[in-house]
Amino acid sequence: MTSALNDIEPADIHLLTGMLDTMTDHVFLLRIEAGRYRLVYCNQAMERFMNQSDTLLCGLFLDDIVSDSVLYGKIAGNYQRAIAAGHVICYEESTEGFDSAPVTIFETSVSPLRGRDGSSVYICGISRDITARRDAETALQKTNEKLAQQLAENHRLHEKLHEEAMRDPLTNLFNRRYFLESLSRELNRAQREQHSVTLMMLDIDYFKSLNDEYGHAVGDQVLIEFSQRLLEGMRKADVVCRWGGEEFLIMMPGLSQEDAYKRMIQWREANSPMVFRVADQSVSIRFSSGLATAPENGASSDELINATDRALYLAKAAGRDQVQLFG
Ligand SMILES: Nc1nc2c(ncn2[C@@H]2O[C@H](COP(=O)(O)OP(=O)(O)OP(=O)(O)O)[C@@H](O)[C@H]2O)c(=O)[nH]1
Repeated sequence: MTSALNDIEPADIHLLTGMLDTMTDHVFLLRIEAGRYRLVYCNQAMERFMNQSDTLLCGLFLDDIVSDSVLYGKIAGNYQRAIAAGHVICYEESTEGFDSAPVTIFETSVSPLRGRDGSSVYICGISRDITARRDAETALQKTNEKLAQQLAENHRLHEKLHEEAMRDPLTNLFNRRYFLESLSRELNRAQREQHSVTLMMLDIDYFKSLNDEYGHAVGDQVLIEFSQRLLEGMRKADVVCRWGGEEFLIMMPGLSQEDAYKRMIQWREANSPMVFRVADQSVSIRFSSGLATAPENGASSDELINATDRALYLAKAAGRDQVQLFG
């Protein structure tokens, strides 16, 4: 490299500057004079960018070219860092504050050099305009953020749909489909772990008359409030479902028939008759229920549900407002 340069006559220095003028990067050389930076060389790309009036930049001090003190402080600070380090340093800089050109982001490397006399210090630099790259990166980041938001929203909608697919829209209790899936799972587990699963079916007595007397909207409200009371009265592990119409089915994993019966009797004492305040009217309901337990009353979902239904039928047939066991 050095020997190649030795082959160039001082009179042919224009070969080097001509070469530097073909570059789109800015190339510059500053000499430190009494703490100020005098521009001793810059290529055409930099001249065009910096010099909006037609005066030549070379020979001017940096503080004459960059009048904004904040921007000047940043530039000079980087030069000081390079001098302190004694080698090339790289950084990004913005021209914000330099009025005569649009705000541009540069990737700059500067290195401290010594002159032939050994005492004068120069700063030699190359700056590459990376504004378009930065803009593209920012646009890409925004697109990615938007995509991430859309993904999160899709996920939320998916969860919502999934949740809705297992709920009864009126009461928000689990629906029949979800109940059957849970029951089948629970019966398998109960068989493996040798514990009981008790089902209870509840049916509001004379609900048709309630609808006839107060209207369907009041009937709906009663179903909603009855569901809420049911939920409040059950354990966390119990699965409460609206089986259909005014019929509810509850799965109580791990509860024997005897324990479930005791719990139901207690719950009935506190909740029957159940009185609601709906549309400024006091509405009172009673309900019948039937209990059946796996494995003794049925090992499969169908058998167990039929047994529970049968127990409920017995409660209705015996005059309603009571709980009956299967068998
Ligand atoms: N308001 C309202 N009524 C419903 C809904 N689903 C079913 N019903 C009504 O519930 C009533 C059920 O009537 P039945 O099966 O004769 O039962 P019941 O009148 O409760 O008589 P028993 O069960 O024998 O005591 C019908 O009138 C249905 O229209 C609902 O979502 N909202």
